[in-house]
Amino acid sequence: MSAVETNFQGSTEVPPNTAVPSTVAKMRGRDVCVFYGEKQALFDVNIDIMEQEVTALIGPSGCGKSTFLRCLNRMNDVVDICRVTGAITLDGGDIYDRSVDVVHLRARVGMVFQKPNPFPKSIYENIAYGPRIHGLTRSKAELDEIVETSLIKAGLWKEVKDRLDQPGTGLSGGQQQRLCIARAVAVQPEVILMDEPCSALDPIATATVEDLIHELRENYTIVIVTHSMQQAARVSQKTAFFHLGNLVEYGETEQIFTNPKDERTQGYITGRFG
Ligand SMILES: Nc1ncnc2c1ncn2[C@@H]1O[C@H](COP(=O)(O)OP(=O)(O)OP(=O)(O)O)[C@@H](O)[C@H]1O
Repeated sequence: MSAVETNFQGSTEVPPNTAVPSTVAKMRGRDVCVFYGEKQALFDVNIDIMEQEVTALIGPSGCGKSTFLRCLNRMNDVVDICRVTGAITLDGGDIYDRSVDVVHLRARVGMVFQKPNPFPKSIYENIAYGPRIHGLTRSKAELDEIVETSLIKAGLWKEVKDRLDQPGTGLSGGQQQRLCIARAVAVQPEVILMDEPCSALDPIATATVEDLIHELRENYTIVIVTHSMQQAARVSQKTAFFHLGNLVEYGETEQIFTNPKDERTQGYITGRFG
């Protein structure tokens, strides 16, 4: 029996930040192994990413969190020596199937990176670029609407509505990260992957982005890599603990942090290593 199945039969307690526990797996990983050349970075990862939940991936440096995250929208395809085996599905469809259009997949499964990386263009263009190349709009008015709603969803509209023509790179770090979230949201993704989205932000900007993650969960499935256990506890409903390329334990965030079943998880969350 996989770690996932074991843990899903576990606690029926609902963590405080879970209004309605999800019962639908949006993405599934089955026996996922990842190799960089000869070196194996992930070993038989089995996980169900539940719809409209935030799943946190935690674990010590080098344990494979980012590698797994990048498998979920095939970002590892750009690494020549990287090979992925096993199966990863989105709504039941194999995302590694030959017929899959990777550009379309990455629109459905968007990504926000560690360091805010706005394009060297205006705030408006940062958001408008994706919808335009994906053909999501037929008119300037529709595009304006997408830019506005994306910025509203990212909690940035009020701060930038009077300076949409100014460079995105001129915003503060926290605003830039919310701009990147707005950019991801603009192409109407179903899943948003976040790789340590707050690591370059100060505590106030971090709190704003965490609030945003909380709100985005209503409409999106979110997977976040974080080094901060406090952040995982604050924002996520499910937590997956990785160690040396293995998914050691996966379950309700509250259970992982209060009653971990594996002694490696216990060791990590109590600060004995990592
Ligand atoms: N492009 C790459 N080429 C070769 N090896 C890689 C590459 N990317 C990651 N690795 C290796 O794969 C393993 C997992 O790395 P990964 O970045 O996924 O870990 P992580 O848990 O996200 O670490 P961190 O918390 O430090 O970001 C490490 O041993 C790393 O050195």
